[in-house]
Amino acid sequence: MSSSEDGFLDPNASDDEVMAASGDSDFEDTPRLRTRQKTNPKAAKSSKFTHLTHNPVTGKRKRAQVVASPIPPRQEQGERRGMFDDDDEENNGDEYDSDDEGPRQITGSEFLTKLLAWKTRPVKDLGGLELKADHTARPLWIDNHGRITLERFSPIAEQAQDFLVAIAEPVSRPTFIHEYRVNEYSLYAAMSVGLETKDIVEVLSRLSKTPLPQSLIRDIHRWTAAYGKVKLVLKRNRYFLESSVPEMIQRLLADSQIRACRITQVQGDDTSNLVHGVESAPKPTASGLLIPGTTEARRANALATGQNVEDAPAHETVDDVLGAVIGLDRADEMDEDDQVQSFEIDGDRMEKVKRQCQEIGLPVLEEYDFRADNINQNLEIDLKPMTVIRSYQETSLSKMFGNGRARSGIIVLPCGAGKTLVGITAACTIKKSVLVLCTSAVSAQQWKQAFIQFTNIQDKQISIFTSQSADMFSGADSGAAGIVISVYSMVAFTGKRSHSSETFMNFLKSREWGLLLLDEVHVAPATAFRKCVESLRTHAKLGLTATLVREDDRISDLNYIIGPKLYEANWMDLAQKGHIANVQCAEVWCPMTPEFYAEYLLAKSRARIVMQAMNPNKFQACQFLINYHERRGDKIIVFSDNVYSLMQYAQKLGKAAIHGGTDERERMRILARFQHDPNMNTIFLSKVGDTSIDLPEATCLIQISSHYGSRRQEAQRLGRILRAKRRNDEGFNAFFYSLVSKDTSEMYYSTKRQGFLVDQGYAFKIITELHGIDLLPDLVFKTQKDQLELLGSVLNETEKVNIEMEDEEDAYDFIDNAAGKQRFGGGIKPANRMTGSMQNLAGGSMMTYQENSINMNRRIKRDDRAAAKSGKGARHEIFRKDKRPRQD
Ligand SMILES: Nc1ncnc2c1ncn2[C@@H]1O[C@H](COP(=O)(O)OP(=O)(O)OP(=O)(O)O)[C@@H](O)[C@H]1O
Repeated sequence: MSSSEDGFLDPNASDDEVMAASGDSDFEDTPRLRTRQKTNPKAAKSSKFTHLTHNPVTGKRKRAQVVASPIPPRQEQGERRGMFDDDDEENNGDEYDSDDEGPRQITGSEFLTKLLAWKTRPVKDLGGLELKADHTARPLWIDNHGRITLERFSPIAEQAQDFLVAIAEPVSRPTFIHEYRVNEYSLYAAMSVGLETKDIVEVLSRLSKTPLPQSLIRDIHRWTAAYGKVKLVLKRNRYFLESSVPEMIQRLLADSQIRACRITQVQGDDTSNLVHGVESAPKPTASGLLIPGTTEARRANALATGQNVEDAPAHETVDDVLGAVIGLDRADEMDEDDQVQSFEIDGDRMEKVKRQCQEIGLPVLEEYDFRADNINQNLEIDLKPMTVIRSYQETSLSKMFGNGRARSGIIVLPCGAGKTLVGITAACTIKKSVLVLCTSAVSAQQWKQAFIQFTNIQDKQISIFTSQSADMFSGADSGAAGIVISVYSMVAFTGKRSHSSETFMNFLKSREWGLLLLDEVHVAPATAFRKCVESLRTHAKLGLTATLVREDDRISDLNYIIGPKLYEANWMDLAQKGHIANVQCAEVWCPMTPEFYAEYLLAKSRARIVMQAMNPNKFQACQFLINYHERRGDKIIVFSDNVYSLMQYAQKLGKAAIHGGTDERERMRILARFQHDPNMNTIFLSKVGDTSIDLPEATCLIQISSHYGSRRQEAQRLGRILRAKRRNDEGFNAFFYSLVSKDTSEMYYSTKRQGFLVDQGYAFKIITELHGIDLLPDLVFKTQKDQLELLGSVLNETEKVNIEMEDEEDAYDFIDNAAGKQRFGGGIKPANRMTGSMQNLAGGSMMTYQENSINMNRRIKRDDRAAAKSGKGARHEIFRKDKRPRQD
């Protein structure tokens, strides 16, 4: 690794040198960064490759070469049981997670439940299963609970992976070993793309090193038996459950909860037919649908218009393995000429019905035969001739439209991989009215711009429905098709609306939507938003996300709210192909100064967050990294969830910052300068920048404060640099640093946050020392005096945080007191809390100092509020406690 003369990292160093670290070399030897490596422990490494004797998938024989499995089978080592016993997946620690709240104590009964679950957890058991003679040629280990381990170094790993993605949930995909899990939901998804039970069992058997456990075969049969037998169909704004198997209808009606949601026949209405109303199943149109933007579609178009047909080979949409064994068109044959029976259900209780169907083992299939829909008007929308979708975008869409109809479900692509274009292409394929729901008004605008950029749609055919805008698209009144883009909170809102908003909402509810696009679909199960889907009449639903994770247990609800996961791309594969940037990730450990640490130990949890972020050593590390990466020509985003720290850092280091309170014009100005001005290479962002900020110039990201253990936030932040413009430059890497105050709760949360990315194959290096940092000219907070002054102002800030907290606690005090009165027949005064003397603790002779009883603090704050309310004006600034003169 090269170094510059002034002793710190050479700004001309190559990416590999920067993270010399990253070399898989011994980090202790690197002169600049002292690191350790933190990767997925499940990753195994091999320098040898297994060569096939024959292809277990196709059965074709290949020339046999060396047969040497990098992981010696345990059987050969005399260990046949408990091969994977060392990891305990059942307890993934999520009880400490929360999306929006901090850590939570688990109760005694929860603990006992967890303990019981742990004790009775299924053990990966390959015991009793003989290894096949040619096991080294087969890439999978499969246990009796459907857990599958793929040897990624196998020559047929690619094909096996494509098959596994179709039938199982990826659990973890580091470089050499991938882990998947087959369960009922993953099999519903497999069935929905046309796979059949016997194909699944057969291919798994071929790929497995051991015979498939009988219990797993039974489970696969059980889970797949009823799939597709019950359909949910929208007809003239009303929902029907239908099936061509009479027993299924009987089973549905036998369930009291489903029966309660049934709408019985309305007089004179022949469409709300019940069980006895028998009608012909709509004949599925022959597949042969061309998805716009694909090579095939462009060839067909060229032929039709007499242009030169390009020589470019068609994208491989369906893997050979799948194509060979499943024949996707089989789904078309399903139900043909069958007689279906149906009954109507209450659309407002659709979620309940779908959940119940799932629970009784009859998951509903939602498919939209849009080409046969003559009721809803068509939308004239097509991709512009210049728009070409990428191979993985095409593959994901082929899972949705594989049988010529639109299946509802979820597509998971990494951040920056182009989910918007996938949604837009789906809209161009269905060509009916589209409703897009996203998470913010900024996102809504971006969706509109993307529609206009990629398609021939006119501005007037798109409406944005947010708190600021509720203009109808042209022709909406006369039933014309169009596009509406809105935000979840707008549609979910249940309070009193303005007149225009009420009218718009009624319009949304009154018509059928061909396609509902749900951006960031992982938010849909949130209590506030789940009614959104139910309140709208939609034929097909497509959820898009990069991070199909929630820190609560509701992610699986998406199976019935939206549909199964149709496709999930592999982040590392897309990075290798240059669709997203390669990222080097590092966690930088910053020891706290003794004074900060002493105060930290005494502080309350919220105050601790500020102290962790403001640790002077972290400040210096941030300055060092900014300096270093600016000299390399990188553009840097620094993230801080804590706005106080964000502003302190930005001011001290002389950089621009954007947070929730920054006004729109200022925001746009800063972002534009960051993009185009070579003198503005670093910006500070609060969590407003976590999503929906498209800055392809950014190549380096530094995180100084984050939201507890949110795996999603970590991935979304990483997503800001995955779209780096320079990603295809040779050897280019983007950089992601997470600065962590050592020996604080940040260490724990940091590890949790990385979980998702580690499962995607990212390796986090741990940097314990930034060499040369002391030589940085103008290093901030270098002297103890500066550090103590910083501590003083931080304590002032944390004092405010404490007061806010105590106001909250007042409410609890009140409850406690009331309960105390009841219990003890009299008021029990809660104990007074006193702020400690920080001067003594921190040797803070240079600091602002005050010592107030907490009651005094409360009183000051209440007085302020009362004065402000009464209009008499708050006390003069000079008397505000944090502005009081120093008492040296
Ligand atoms: N097929 C394509 N051709 C050209 N550009 C594309 C294509 N697909 C995506 N892009 C571009 O890639 C960038 C990222 O796309 P997009 O914003 O849709 O990503 P995303 O997956 O929604 O990311 P995030 O989850 O972070 O919001 C955009 O600038 C988009 O125009």
